[in-house]
Amino acid sequence: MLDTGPDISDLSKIDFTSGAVVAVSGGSDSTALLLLLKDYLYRTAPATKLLAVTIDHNLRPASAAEAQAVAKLCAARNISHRTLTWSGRKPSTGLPARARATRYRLLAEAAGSEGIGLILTGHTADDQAETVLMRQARGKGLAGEGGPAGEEGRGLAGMAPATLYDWRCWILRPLLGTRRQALRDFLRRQHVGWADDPTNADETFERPRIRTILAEDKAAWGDAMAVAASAATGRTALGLRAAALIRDLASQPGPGLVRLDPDFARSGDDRAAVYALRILLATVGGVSFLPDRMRGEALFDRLKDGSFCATLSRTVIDARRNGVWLRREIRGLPLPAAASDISSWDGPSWDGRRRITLGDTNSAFLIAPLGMMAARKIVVPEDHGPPGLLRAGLAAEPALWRAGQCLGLPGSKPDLAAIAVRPAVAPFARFLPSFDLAPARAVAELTGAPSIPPLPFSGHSAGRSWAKA
Ligand SMILES: Nc1ncnc2c1ncn2[C@@H]1O[C@H](COP(=O)(O)OP(=O)(O)OP(=O)(O)O)[C@@H](O)[C@H]1O
Repeated sequence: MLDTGPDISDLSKIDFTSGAVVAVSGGSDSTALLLLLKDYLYRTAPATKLLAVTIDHNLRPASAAEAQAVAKLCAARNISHRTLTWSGRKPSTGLPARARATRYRLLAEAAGSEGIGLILTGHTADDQAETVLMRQARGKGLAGEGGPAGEEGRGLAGMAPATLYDWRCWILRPLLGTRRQALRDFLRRQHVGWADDPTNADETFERPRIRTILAEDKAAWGDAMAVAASAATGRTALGLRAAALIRDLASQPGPGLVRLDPDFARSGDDRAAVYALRILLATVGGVSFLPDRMRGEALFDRLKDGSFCATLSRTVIDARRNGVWLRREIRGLPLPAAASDISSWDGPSWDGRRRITLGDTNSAFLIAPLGMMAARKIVVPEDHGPPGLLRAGLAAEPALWRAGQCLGLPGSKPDLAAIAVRPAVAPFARFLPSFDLAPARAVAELTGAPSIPPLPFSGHSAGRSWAKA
């Protein structure tokens, strides 16, 4: 046992049955995580599949050598290791975000190819405090995002201890409660070196500037961690209330159409209702971020006043006496695309709302919105809702076309069964932080999206108790 290691009690709560990928950049934190985890598994479950993965972003001359140093360390410790390189052209703008997206995609692919459903990263308590301070600084400059605890403090919860990536693979951050200094002390005692990324010291970037503030102001770290803990509790609690409203007052009368009960605006819990509304709007519109809180509140206030029709987050809100009807606006739907091209789509997601999988089928199909003309020919069950709205929902659904002819919705006829379409919960489809499990689950149940894989913690098989914690 590495008896000089910091106490990482979180490791003992993790279910390693399907193995683990450790994301090791070669920096101090992930290197320490790797050694602590290797030691922990050696003592408790030596047969566990452990794979260290380093992403070479190919952005700095030293990156290949850093990856090699990790490979060497792993070879010496008998740990499987893989370096995956981000090849291809780099974007001229938004490079850090693209690098991050690529990193998680490559990590998840590595995990998937080994049948592993778990990725561990080395984010520390210092990273958490930096994240919270950066978000606080940004929030002060954003109208409507500052203010007291509550939903507006959503981002101040910082990084979640567990995040579901791409609705399929859990990313865990077991060092979120551990200080970087403790990890570095541990590595020094082990005589293990690490790489220092020069951008971490470059004060033209925001994070290094915040790091300097944290180093100089001794109280700042504790304050930031307290803000994170309180915001995480508030966010989880609000999510649970929003989930209850979605379960009680939302239904899906037909594909692409969500109905809110007229009582939705009078539930007595306006804050949770606005949050639920924003989540539903983003889901129906296929948008990965929630519409901003002020617009959500303004829209919600109008729901109390009576009938109207409006659009927000690509979603048409049709408020009538018999309910509030939500559907994707027709404008801006995806252009026709060959079914065989879906692997090159984002996700592969169609319009942010649907995941399409292609079975063993001929690729001569085009996928394009059903459209109003074809929707009018479909018989809709009149007891489910107003036929015009049911058809408007259908019109924005992906359909199969050939030679200008609409063949129908995937799965609607035996010869169209090879293409499967499943709903995606757009705001959580790529990253679902554990704080938001309850509303994500409620929306998945509402729309028929696949269920959420269980959290990889022993004693949390369905993840419900975690979301309630
Ligand atoms: N190039 C990479 N390859 C593999 N994992 C990475 C890479 N970059 C970051 N990570 C993962 O994301 C975590 C946080 O990233 P961050 O950029 O803060 O780390 P770092 O400063 O490069 O390294 P460390 O956290 O190990 O000190 C890392 O601890 C590591 O688990």
